[in-house]
Amino acid sequence: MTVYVDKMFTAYSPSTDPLELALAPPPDESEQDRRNRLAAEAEAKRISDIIDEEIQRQEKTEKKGPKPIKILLLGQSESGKSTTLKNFQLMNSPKAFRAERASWRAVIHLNVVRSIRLILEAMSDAHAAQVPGAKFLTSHSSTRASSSRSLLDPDGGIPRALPQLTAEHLKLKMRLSPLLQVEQALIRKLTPPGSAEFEATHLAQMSNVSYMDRMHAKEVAVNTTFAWKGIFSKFMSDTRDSIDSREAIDWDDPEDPGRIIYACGEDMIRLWNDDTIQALLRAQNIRLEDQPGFFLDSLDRVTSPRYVPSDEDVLRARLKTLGVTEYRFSIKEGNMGGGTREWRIYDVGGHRSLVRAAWAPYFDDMNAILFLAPISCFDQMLEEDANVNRLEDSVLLWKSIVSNPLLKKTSIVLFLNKVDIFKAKLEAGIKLGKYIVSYGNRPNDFESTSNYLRRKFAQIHKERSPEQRQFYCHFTTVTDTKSTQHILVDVQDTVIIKNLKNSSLIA
Ligand SMILES: Nc1nc2c(ncn2[C@@H]2O[C@H](COP(=O)(O)OP(=O)(O)OP(=O)(O)O)[C@@H](O)[C@H]2O)c(=O)[nH]1
Ligand SMILES: [Mg+2]
Repeated sequence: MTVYVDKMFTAYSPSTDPLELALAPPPDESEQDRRNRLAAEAEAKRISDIIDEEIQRQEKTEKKGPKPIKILLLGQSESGKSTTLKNFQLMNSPKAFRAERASWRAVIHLNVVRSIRLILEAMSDAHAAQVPGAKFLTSHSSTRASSSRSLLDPDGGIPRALPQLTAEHLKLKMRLSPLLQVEQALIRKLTPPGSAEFEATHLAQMSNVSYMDRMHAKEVAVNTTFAWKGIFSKFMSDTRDSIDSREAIDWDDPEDPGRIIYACGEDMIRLWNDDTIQALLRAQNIRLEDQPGFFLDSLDRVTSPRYVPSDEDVLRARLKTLGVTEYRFSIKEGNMGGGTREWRIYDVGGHRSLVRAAWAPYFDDMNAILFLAPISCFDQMLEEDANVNRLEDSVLLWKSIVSNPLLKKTSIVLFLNKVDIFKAKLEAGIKLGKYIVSYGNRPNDFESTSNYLRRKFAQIHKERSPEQRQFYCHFTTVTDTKSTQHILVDVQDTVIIKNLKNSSLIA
């Protein structure tokens, strides 16, 4: 022990500096070796100097180049901010976008399993209502359908008759139970300890909670600081353009959740296409097709053994954002001078808790804000506060953004989003006037309802903006790449022109 302490002590004396010792030539170095060593050292220095010079040159050009254009995406949770960011990526860096398909495949599988779990839970509720005291999915559960019972209608407390489940349904449910493990395995992979909010890992069976609460309480959110996209790719952080997404997926991985998804594929299709199950969902007011991350109409494709997501699938995949994502790209300013300009798009999480307070630091220095308001949510309440209508929340948020003095010079572009779901709801007979009382008994067609909403947002913009500014508004379905890309090009042009005008005013 004493010897050890002595050694430790002597190791730090300047005469035996370990670095000096390591760099010193060997004591028995020949003349030839010495010449070789000196030549190698000179070559290393020459290369190092070139690198330093290049770094300095780049720094200078960056300083000289035009200021980057910065765009901030804002809107409530699930409004479509990250989906809009994906459109920007697909438009400006399609190869890098497609290189991430392996990771999105896992998210899509997670979305599928989540939808199936919601159906299984709806079945459990129905079964519990049919057979008082019955525990669904236990080995003793009664598989004989009993008399029809009812659940309360969430709207008005009116009892609704539920269709009866048969022994076949119960068997199907049993066969699909391995999917719950798949869900947990995928979440564990996506959210190693410390990388996500607690809600991502809360998977305990929930009873006595509404369908909407269940929908959100178990939603997976991955912090943007965690490089989750690498986990599902065989090549980890390799972003070479040449990598085909098919190669990036490890098809031979025995633990690939895609295997169980494939094994359960036919049963999932049977479940989703079953008339009784469809009637059960309708009776419980569950419209999975309007929910984010809905893939049940494409089960055949997404559960296939060699499934690789399409661009559209990636846009439809749902993964809640925590934190801030920054995406940079350069575009040619074409006939406006011919140079290239860097763009930076910022995507922030839109959940009410904490996050919105975190937006303010990004207000400074933004060229434009892209504000997304999902108009299809007019008949939904906020997950964060069940007393607040989601459209009303968007309007309040819009008010606070347009009236913010820090943003008085910033262009604000409004996307009235999720038009596809909005139209489907109107066609299904859901009345805007029932939820937006001020709309009254006006016609429930798209033209009248959408114009009304546009006018409301425009009015707030006019009345609340600290200084007069142009109202830019688009009706969007940002999961549709074609129409969205046209709109984004338009937005890009608007921002460039506005930016040029500002700089010429200053000059
Ligand atoms: N059908 C349809 N789905 C949409 C549309 N826009 C977004 N979505 C889907 O809605 C879900 C939520 O979109 P996101 O882009 O993740 O929402 P977000 O605003 O980033 O939400 P947070 O990260 O929670 O703040 C995703 O599954 C999207 O695919 C749309 O116009 N139509
Ligand atoms: Mg997001």
